[in-house]
Amino acid sequence: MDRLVIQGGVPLQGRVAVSGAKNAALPCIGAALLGGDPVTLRHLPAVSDIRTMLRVLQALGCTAEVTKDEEGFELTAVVDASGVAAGGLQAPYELVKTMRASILVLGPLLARYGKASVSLPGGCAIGARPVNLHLEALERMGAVIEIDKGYVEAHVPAGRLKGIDHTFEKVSVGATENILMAACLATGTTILRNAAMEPEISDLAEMLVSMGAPIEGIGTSTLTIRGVDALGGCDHGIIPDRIEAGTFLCAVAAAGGDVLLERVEPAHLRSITDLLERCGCVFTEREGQAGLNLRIQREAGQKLHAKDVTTTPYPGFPTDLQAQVMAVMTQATGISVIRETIFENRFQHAMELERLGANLRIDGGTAIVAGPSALTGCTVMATDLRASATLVIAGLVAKGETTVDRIYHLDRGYSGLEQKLKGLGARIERVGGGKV
Ligand SMILES: CC(=O)N[C@H]1[C@@H](OP(=O)(O)OP(=O)(O)OC[C@H]2O[C@@H](n3ccc(=O)[nH]c3=O)[C@H](O)[C@@H]2O)O[C@H](CO)[C@@H](O)[C@@H]1O
Ligand SMILES: C=C(OP(=O)(O)O)C(=O)O
Repeated sequence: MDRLVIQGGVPLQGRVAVSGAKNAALPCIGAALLGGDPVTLRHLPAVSDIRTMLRVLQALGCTAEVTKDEEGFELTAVVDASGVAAGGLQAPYELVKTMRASILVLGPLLARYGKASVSLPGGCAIGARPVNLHLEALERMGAVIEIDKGYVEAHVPAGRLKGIDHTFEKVSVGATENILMAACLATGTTILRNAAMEPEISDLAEMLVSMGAPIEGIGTSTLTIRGVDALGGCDHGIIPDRIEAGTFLCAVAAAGGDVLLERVEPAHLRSITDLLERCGCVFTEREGQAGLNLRIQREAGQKLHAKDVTTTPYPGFPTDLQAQVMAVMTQATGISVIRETIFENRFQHAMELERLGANLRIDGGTAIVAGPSALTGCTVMATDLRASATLVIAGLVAKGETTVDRIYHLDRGYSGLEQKLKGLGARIERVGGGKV
């Protein structure tokens, strides 16, 4: 099993290109199932979740031609769904169990083929993660759904889903994406209220528009989709990964340095840049060759101020950056209260941070961090994707050697993190039996 070995205490300097967003790429790959013609997706991050999602589509009968970019951090995939009906319409447990986003094929399959069999993803380290909101909305659209032997077995007796006026009882990224995709090929108009507003949903919606779906309200909490009989193909570039970018920002905030992030969307990063600015970091936005660039500066040794953080749906502070920000707060002066409101079990990195020397206490959904703490390297265990990133950040800060074990979690969602950090001067090596 691979692990990362880090010699801490080196500030980060230089420039680093941000890859395409995993969490936008996953639903966009699912949306390729809706296309009557092949779909070209660019800026897919070269991470294991993307390969798994492409395998799910292949298991369903799609072809996917994948090429790597020069540096190997991003992929382009041409996905052709024309062979799907013959493929059995089943997303098997062996693939789904490794990645919850596989549930995102359910809406497209039901909308296009009127039938689907998708393994239930099950619980995971950060929480129970039910899919009731996805299923309830699909049932209202006319699907008959039962759970049998761990699979969601669904069919549409009328042959085609029907448009609905639907209010999600809770804001859900995945449910919004699944129903948005399903609505594109439903009869009539669908109105989705209390929809999630994450930039990844807008990216998916833009892709669907370019395939021929009339969608209004993109970027707002009310999406109106006029169902059409068929969609075509498209050529779509995935937005930059705001969580990868935010992770680099936290790494610089914690370890100190001066780094230019290339190809970012600063508007998507507002909640994290506002927070880090209040902590004492300095930001500058610039036009770059491949899009906007963002510079972050924090002199090593410069005092950071502790601030409170509460995770909420976009445009609030993302749960996917909560762990990384906790590593920053271990270096800030004062008390930081971090409230996690999205997932019930997303503090597993806290115990590992304590092993490195952080001073913190967990009370239900609240973490209280007292800083600054002098961290000292040791062996720590990654428990989930963002927890892994946090331990890497803490390792960059800690005195001596830190080994982060079980980094297959990290490989789900970060493309070349150690190469990118090395490019910024970090002393970090991957050791073990090769990438997952
Ligand atoms: C692949 C992807 O994009 N993953 C992201 C997506 O996950 P995901 O789409 O799974 O997260 P949701 O937005 O659906 O979950 C939000 C909350 O709603 C609950 N819920 C969700 C669905 C449902 O049917 N019933 C229900 O109760 C969840 O348990 C959670 O408490 O959004 C999360 C919240 O921003 C991020 O942390 C994940 O990185
Ligand atoms: C929790 C995450 O992903 P997933 O929803 O795929 O588990 C994440 O990207 O931080």
